[in-house]
Amino acid sequence: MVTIQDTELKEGILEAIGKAKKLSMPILVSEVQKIDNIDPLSFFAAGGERYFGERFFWKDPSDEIILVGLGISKQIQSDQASDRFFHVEKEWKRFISNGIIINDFKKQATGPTMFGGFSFDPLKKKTSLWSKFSQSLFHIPKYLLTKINGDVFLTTNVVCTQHDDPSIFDVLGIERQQIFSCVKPPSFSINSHLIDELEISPNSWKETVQKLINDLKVGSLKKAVLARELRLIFDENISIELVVNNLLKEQRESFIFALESNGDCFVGASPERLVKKQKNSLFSTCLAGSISRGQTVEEDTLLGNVLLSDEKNLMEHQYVVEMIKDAMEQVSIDVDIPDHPQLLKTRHIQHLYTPVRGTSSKDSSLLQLINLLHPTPALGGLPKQEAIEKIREVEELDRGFYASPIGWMDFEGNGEFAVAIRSGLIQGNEASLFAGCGIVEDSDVESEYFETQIKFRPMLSALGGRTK
Ligand SMILES: C=C(O[C@H]1C=CC=C(C(=O)O)[C@@H]1O)C(=O)O
Ligand SMILES: [Mg+2]
Repeated sequence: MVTIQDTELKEGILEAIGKAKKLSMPILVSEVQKIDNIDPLSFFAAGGERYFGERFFWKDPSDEIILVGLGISKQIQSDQASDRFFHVEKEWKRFISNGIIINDFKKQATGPTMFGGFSFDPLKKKTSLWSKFSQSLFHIPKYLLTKINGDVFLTTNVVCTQHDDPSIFDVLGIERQQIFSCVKPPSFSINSHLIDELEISPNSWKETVQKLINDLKVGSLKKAVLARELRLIFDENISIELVVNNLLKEQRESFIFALESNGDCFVGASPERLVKKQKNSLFSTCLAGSISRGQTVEEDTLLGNVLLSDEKNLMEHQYVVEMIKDAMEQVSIDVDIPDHPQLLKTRHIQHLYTPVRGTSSKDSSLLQLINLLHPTPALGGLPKQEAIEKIREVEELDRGFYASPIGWMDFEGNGEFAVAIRSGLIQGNEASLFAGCGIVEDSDVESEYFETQIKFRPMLSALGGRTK
């Protein structure tokens, strides 16, 4: 399955140690092998004991790229608020700059690749809920499994210092063998049961929504997203593998992600892409405006048609289109945005959806694009800065990584970030689920409250809670 006697890696390590001595700095060696087909979630589960707290999982809706990371060869993390995207980019570039990359395959998301994300608002007062996550957090894994268009690759990343000796090659060999010997056919049994479900201050959330609606009618702010939390308590620790497995089965149209940090895990199934960059091609998504799914095909179509012609939802959506169009035009020579939204349906909800394409004009990096886009009015509001400040002031929830960019970027600058909605933070036997909705002046408090209830369902269902 994995060749342990790969001479190239051994030579790479020797070269890196020499280089580390010469430059007096740590040097990355990244080696890529094509391996036999293997179930990515089984690989994730195989690292459950040894690498718990140091794993990640990612799948895009088209099943083009699945990533699993085990172990950490380097972490990029910071609580710095100003220029945080630029700061991560600088650290990343420095880390890979002198690296030795052994990669014959030239496939995206193989070789040095980082996975992680950012908090929604680094200036919001952080609570203990998110104490295990820095404001910016990226993992460069020790072992990265990449399934791309059906082919599977294993990247091994090792950071060599001037004090290392070549025996680290043998250690890597043993570790890899151990991981692969733990890979078992996927079977994830339920080991914990829901014992309590707590809505966190629903009434004060409703009051805040009503006050915001009143403000929107008189001020310059046109839209702001307000979110809330639902806390679930289980009798035993929640199995991350089981939750990811359920999301994979139930949320096929979504990005599935899980990011572990110091024992906690942020996990979700988001239908919303923030941005994807493949060489010069750029893709983004406007997703805002929601309605429930019907019980029958007829009812479902009817609800979809209601959504497509509902003034309030169209307005909520249009603000997102305007902002993303504007941001994309700053970096793209041709921005292609359809005039009218279409529907995007997931298991529990349907949305107004407008895909966006462009071609990067300057050499804008993915993180520069994220800086321009985050938060779009689907998560923040319009005008952007005023909305962020409003949310910071009135929202009770500490969003942490909820509603923020989460995704990957490889050493050639390709990558994809989703907006981390339909998500939850798992902490042992507790899960905090998050859901918000776009408030505009025509919003109705009870309808918005109901909308958040629907938006909790993907995670509720994956955790085995009641969704009705
Ligand atoms: C903020 C969320 O959804 C956003 C994305 C799609 C539709 C939305 C809406 O209709 O309000 C929200 O803008 C969430 O799921 O927590
Ligand atoms: Mg809405």
